[in-house]
Order: sequence, then structure tokens, then C-alpha cells
Amino acid sequence: MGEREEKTEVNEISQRQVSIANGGPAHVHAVGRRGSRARGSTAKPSGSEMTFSDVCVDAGGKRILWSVSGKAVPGQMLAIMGPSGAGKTTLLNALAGQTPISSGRVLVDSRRMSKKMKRQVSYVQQADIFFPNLTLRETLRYSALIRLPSELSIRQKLNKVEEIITTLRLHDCATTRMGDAAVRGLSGGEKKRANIGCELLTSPSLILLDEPTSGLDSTSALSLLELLRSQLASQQNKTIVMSIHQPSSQMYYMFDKLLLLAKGKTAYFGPVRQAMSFFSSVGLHCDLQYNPADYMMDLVTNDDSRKILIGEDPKQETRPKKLSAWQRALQWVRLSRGEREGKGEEGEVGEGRTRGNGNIEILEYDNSPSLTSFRAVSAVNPIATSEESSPDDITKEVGPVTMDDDGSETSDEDSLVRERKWPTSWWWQVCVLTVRTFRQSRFAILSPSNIFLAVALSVVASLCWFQLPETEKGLTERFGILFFTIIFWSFNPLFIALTTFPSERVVVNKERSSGSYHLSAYYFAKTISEMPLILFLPSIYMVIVYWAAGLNGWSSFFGSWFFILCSGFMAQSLGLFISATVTNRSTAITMAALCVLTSMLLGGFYVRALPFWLDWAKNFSFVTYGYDALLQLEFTDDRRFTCNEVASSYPSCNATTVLAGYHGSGSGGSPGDGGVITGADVIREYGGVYPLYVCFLAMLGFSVLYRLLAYLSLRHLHRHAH
Ligand SMILES: Nc1ncnc2c1ncn2[C@@H]1O[C@H](COP(=O)(O)OP(=O)(O)OP(=O)(O)O)[C@@H](O)[C@H]1O
Repeated sequence: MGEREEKTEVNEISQRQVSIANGGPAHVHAVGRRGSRARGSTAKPSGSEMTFSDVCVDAGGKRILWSVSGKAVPGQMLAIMGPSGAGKTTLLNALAGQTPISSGRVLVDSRRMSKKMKRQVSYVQQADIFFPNLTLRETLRYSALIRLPSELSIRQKLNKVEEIITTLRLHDCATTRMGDAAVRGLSGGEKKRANIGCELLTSPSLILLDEPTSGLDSTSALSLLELLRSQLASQQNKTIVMSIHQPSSQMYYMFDKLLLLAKGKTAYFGPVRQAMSFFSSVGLHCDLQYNPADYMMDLVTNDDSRKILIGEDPKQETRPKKLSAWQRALQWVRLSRGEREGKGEEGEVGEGRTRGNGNIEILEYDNSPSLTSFRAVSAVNPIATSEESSPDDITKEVGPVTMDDDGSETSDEDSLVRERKWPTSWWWQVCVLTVRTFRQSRFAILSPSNIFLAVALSVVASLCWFQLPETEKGLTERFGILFFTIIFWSFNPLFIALTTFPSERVVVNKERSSGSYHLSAYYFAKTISEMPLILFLPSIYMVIVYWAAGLNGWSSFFGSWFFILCSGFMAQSLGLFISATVTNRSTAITMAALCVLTSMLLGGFYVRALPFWLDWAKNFSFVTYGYDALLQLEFTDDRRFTCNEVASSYPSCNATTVLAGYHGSGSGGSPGDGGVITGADVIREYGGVYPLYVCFLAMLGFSVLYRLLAYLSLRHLHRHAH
């Protein structure tokens, strides 16, 4: 490609991205443009046309979807209906590219969905997954800042958010927190609209929604559907595909097309208004008073009618397949079309058996309605009308498809729709995510309960170890307070990470699956933003307890503070690693408890003399380095501890005998200085395994290692999930 052509393409892409974001009538992005071109129209901004043919999905060792086909076109709403377990969510996941399909094709504007194209398809999942502590406006703003292309100014992005808030009538709750089970926030309906709003930010050409009305009262459900119909489908000409359980008749007739599923198979696909005629034509008559959606649900849950519709046969794996009413109707259309067009051999139509041309298989009609019913079906069914396509024709409509370098099929116009891989730069993502994570995490880390815990334990510790004397009693008590401090400020960040990260990971997975940002940007932002937060509570503790206990002066205070923070950072990193690797929460807690208790045992307080073959293990305890550093900072060379009590009983008092009294062990040791033990004596006997700088480097090294492993684990899990 020449330089000039390249520039033109870059310009096109920039304009397209800006227009995508603006979502105004002037926006004609390449996908839509191609779709429009295909239909010979360029005037209207266009959604994307989605066709799926013979989609089969297997999971857990069984087939969940069986050759499901359909088509959704711009400006229309396609409803996917079916009883619980029919495969609606599985189909939507497959259409959104989040579940691999075993066979068949999903095409958007005649191209198979590549990673880049996934960004033009918005998928509003059933669960409303948000950060509970952010307000609705904050949620939309951060999403806009990251997901809208960098060609737009911040002001334009924020304006887009306000537009969405207005469109979805969310003004009244814009400053309300999203909330979750623990924190009250937006109502169910508001959350649904917020969920849709987040996806609308990027002005997608195709919107997939999984049961957006579930959990809503009938008025809210109707108003949500009206909004989707009028604002998105009619005004903005978007393509909407939505699964829905049991709509009222008013809601039902808002859809253009219906795909009815039963046990993973197609029971009907076509215009909603012709569905009832189709069912009548195969002998399934409906009382006019009946809500059509309710009636269809009855049909696909009733064994007899379902057999007619999907040709269910328990032994179908081994016996020649019975064909469903739908398949037979389809075959009839193919056959009659072949006859009309005079292609190939003329098909023979028999009472119980049909033999067709090259395209038509041998069919068995078992207990089936007569062929005349199928003629009737063809008269009412969209598959037989000229302007609509049957699922079988869907693949034929698609132009030549070739393979892209990323392994996805692409057509010759693909170069026009090459999107930049990420809408914003890595650094921009880090900046926005840092602010967002800070705002979200401050509620989790600095929650009232965590603040209360820190203050309460500071007070209790201060009372227990108030103004420790510089005697042998104070000396041994100092071991206790230092060990308690290091353990407390390791446990706390570790368990905060364990309890908060799993829910955060769900949101990140959702955002990452729509290609919003780099995982590394999120992870880097998380590390930076949480640093000041994890420093805050230990700082309160240190200020209170250190001086209340009368520990070793200013320089040791700052040193100890620093090492407590390092220890907290290291423990948080370990917590992240565990919760990123072990997705089951109770297993993660068990793992964490194992790590913590083992580290405590090996940390140098409970067991002074490990067996020689286990001595190396203390290097992997996350308590060892922090405790060792605190001992060295407390027992500096200039400290003097008067040991009169011990000296009166044991005239040859030395550091070993005093400390042995505390620890219940001790052997030999250097002679003391009469009744005085120095800090140097203590360190020589019981601390100072590693110099301070080694303690620091070890803690830093372990923190980086745990974080790196957590990152790799997250990346692996994300790739595995998608
Ligand atoms: N990973 C999986 N392993 C095994 N079975 C699965 C898996 N995913 C889905 N299924 C099964 O596939 C069927 C269809 O599930 P799906 O969630 O698509 O149904 P649905 O129509 O969306 O149901 P609902 O309306 O209750 O949400 C169900 O019987 C479900 O148990």
C-alpha cells in the first residue's frame, strides 16, 4: 500500500472513530457503510447485519445448540425466546464471540468476527457487573474516557456520557452509587439501563442483550423495550438482538423478528407477526385471546408440540433423523425454489419421502403434517418471501470470505475496517484506571470496619504494651509487640486483597472481554493507586502504638514504619497472587491461611532453632524479613536494658540467660555486662540474620514476584475464558 493510500486509510479510521463516538447521523463507519452499500443505501447511519448459520455449540461434553440459524438487520429487533435452558444465553455468547462454536458461522456484515470487530458489537450480559462504590456518572465517565478513541477530547467524551444519561433517562440517579448486595445503590431497572448505557457509549453498530428485562416489573420492562425500539432501532438504525423470557403481547409486538428455541434447536425463525400463522399451519392452533409469547412457551415446553416443532427424537443419534416442522418447511422452500428457478433435477415430492436435487437431502416424513401444510407455511413464513432470507440462504448471501492474518476470515474490503487495536494509549489507560481504582478501592481498603479494626487494635496494643520499661521484662515484651505488629500488618492487607479482588476481577473480565484496555494497564494502575491506601492504616497504628509503647526513638520509628509498609505491600501482593490464581473463594482462603500460619512459624518468633534441614524455609516466610528488620531497628547498639531481677538470681547474667528465660531455651552465649544487656547483645543472639538492605531487597523481590505471577495468572485465566 502506498504512503498516500495509508494516510487516507488512517484519516478514514480517525473520522470513523470520531463519528462512532459521536453516534450522530453523520457517522458512517466502515462496517455500516459496507452494509449500506450492500443494500444500495448510503443515506442512513447503519447498524451491522448479523447472520448466523448452522451454529452448533458443545460444552461440558454435550451439544447445547443444534444448527441454529438466523439473521438480524439494521433498524430491527430480533427476539430470541425459549424456556429456561433452551440455549438463549449460549447463543448470545456465541454471537458475541465469547463462546467458541463447534461448527457453523457467525458473520457481521459478511465478515467473520475478528478480535477487532468485537469492539463494534456490544454485549449487555444478564448480570449487571459494576464497581459498587462508583456512582452511575463516574462509571459512565471512566468507561467513556477509556473506551472512546483518543481523537475525541475529554470534553467531547464527557458530553457523550451526558447524552447517554439523557437518552436512557438516568438523570435522577446519575449521582447514586451503583451498589451491590452489601451496598444499596441503583434499582434493578436503573442498573439495567446503566448496563446498556455503558455499551452504548461506543455507539456500537450491533447490540446483543441477554434478558435485559429480567427482574424488572412489567412497566419498567416495557419502558426499557420502548427505549430500545424507539431510540436505538428506529432512530439510530442499530441492529438489536435480545433474549427475552416471556414478554407481554405489547412487548412481543415491538420486535420485528423472532427466533424461538427449544432444547437448543430452532422451533421458529421469522417475523413475529407470522409466527402464529406458522404454528397454525403445522396444526398448532392458538386461541386468539392468548398472549402469543405465553402460547409459544407452552408449545416448546409441551412434549407433543415440541416434537412437531423440533423433530425431537430421543434416539436421533443412532436412527435416521426426524425432521422438525421448521426443517421440513425449509426443505420445502429450497425444493420449491429449485423448481421455480429450474436448477438441477426437479425434486420429487412423495407422500412419505421427498427426493430433491443436489442441494436437497432425502427426507423422511414421519407422522408429519401433509405437504400441503408446508405450502401453507411457505405462504406465511418469511423464509419463502423474496425479500427475506432463509437461514439456509444466509451463508449463500455472504460474499467470498478469505483468511485474515490473525486467523479470522475477511473479505477484500477488510482493509477499510482495520481498527486500531486499542481505542486509547496504554499510558492514558493507566492514568484513568489509576484514578478509578483509587476511588473504588478507597471504600474497600479504607472501609469503616477496617478503620475501626486498625484503631481498636492500636488502642488495645497500646494498653497491653504501654511504656515498656528498659529492663529484662521490657526487653522480652518488645519481641512480642514487634512480632504482633508485623503479623497484623501482613494479615490485614493480605485478607483485604483476598476479599476484594474476586469481585473486582469479574468487572475487569467483563471490560476486558469487550476489549476496553490492556490487562497490564489495569494491573499497573491497581498497584500504583492502592499504594497510598495500604499505607494509611498501618501509619495510624504506628503513630499510636510506637509512642505509646515507648519504643526506640525517631530514627527507628521511621525505619520501622517503612518496613511495616513494605511488609504490607508484600502481603498484599501475595493476597493478589492467591486470589488471581485460585478462583474458588474458600480454597483461596485456605491457601492464604496456610501461607500465613507457615510464615508465622518460620518467622523467627515461635521457633528459634529450626532443624538444619528446614532452616532454608525461613527465607520464604513473608514474616522473616519484616520481623528481622524491626528487631534491628529496635535493638540498636546504644540500647541498654537493666536486668536487676535476673542479675540478683543469676550473678553471671547475660543476654542469653535473660532471653532464654523468655524463650525457654538458650545455650552458652557471651557474658553480659553485669546487670546490663545491650541492643547489640540481643541482635547477636536473636536477630540480625540479614542486614537491613537485604531485608528490604528480599521484600521488594517477593512483592514483584507475587505481582508478576498474579498478572500472568490473570492473563492465563482470561485467555482460557475467551
Ligand atoms: N459450560 C456448560 N457445561 C454444561 N452445560 C452447559 C454449559 N453451559 C450451558 N449449559 C447447559 O446448556 C443449556 C442452555 O443454557 P443457557 O444458559 O444457554 O440457557 P438459557 O436459555 O439462557 O436459560 P435461562 O433462560 O435460564 O438463562 C442448559 O441446559 C445449561 O445447563
